[in-house]
Amino acid sequence: MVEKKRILFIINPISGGKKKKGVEKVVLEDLDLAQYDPEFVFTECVGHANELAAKAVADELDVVVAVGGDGTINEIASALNGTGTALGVIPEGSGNGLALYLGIPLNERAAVRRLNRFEPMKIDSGVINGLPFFNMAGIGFDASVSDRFANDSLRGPIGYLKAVLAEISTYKPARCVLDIDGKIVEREAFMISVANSPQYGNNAYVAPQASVTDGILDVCIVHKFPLYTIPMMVFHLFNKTADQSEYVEIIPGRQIRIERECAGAVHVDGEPKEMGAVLDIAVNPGSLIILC
Ligand SMILES: Nc1ncnc2c1ncn2[C@@H]1O[C@H](COP(=O)(O)OP(=O)(O)OP(=O)(O)O)[C@@H](O)[C@H]1O
Repeated sequence: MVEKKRILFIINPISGGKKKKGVEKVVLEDLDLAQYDPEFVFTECVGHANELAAKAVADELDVVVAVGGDGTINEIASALNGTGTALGVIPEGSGNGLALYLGIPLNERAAVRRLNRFEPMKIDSGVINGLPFFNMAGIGFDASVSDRFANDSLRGPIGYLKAVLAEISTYKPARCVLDIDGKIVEREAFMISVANSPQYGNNAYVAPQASVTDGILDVCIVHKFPLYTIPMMVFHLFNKTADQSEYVEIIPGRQIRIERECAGAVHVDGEPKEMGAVLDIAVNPGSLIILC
């Protein structure tokens, strides 16, 4: 008899502002129980998903499923990165950037059924000052938005919109020196996103040509732009044409250093962190196994 695969569902009860009480029932109804032996656990605080996933790796589980958004994926994938345990995703976040890009269904049942195919692939990850990221990391406007969003009780896309609108009128661009694989550029940037996947979430494509399987990160520098161009910037973002905007510059790289004027906010897969003035970023090709 073939041994069943051990699969752990780690459920973030607050992500995406949605209740998750019914997840276990849906999984038990739609998961192929001839193939998988499922276990379930709810996270209790920030960082708990990472601890649970590290234990699952030590116990040699086959799959750990993130039931949450990009922040939950980050905590779990950080523990799975470079191991033989695969990541699964049931997208239950506010932005769901990585899941949308990989074509993982937003519908809970469809996402569970997708796991039944068991089609593992390897994707790249990035690392910024020692912290892994799988979707995107960045500084400037988007890091300030992440910080505001994390401290607001309103989640989901409306929560993001509220944070963007609150930040946009007061945010000031900052000077940075970038070293991208030895090429030095100095810029006054509204924001700099280092993209593994092309989109933030909610189908907002900041780096339309980025790929999680090319062994490259796309450094997307958004220059200062006049406020009247916001509708056009938003159009580019959702039309996958940000690279055609005169205010956007995208430089691919593997080893990146960003020196800013002072320490401050950084977002790592949408989660706000404080880091020093110098940011060292690199890509780890094919480091994470994911089912999608
Ligand atoms: N039980 C919990 N209570 C409070 N926060 C939690 C709990 N479990 C996890 N978290 C934190 O919730 C935060 C948000 O999770 P996540 O990023 O998955 O959702 P989101 O922000 O709504 O979605 P997205 O990242 O796709 O926009 C993460 O920082 C995570 O550490």
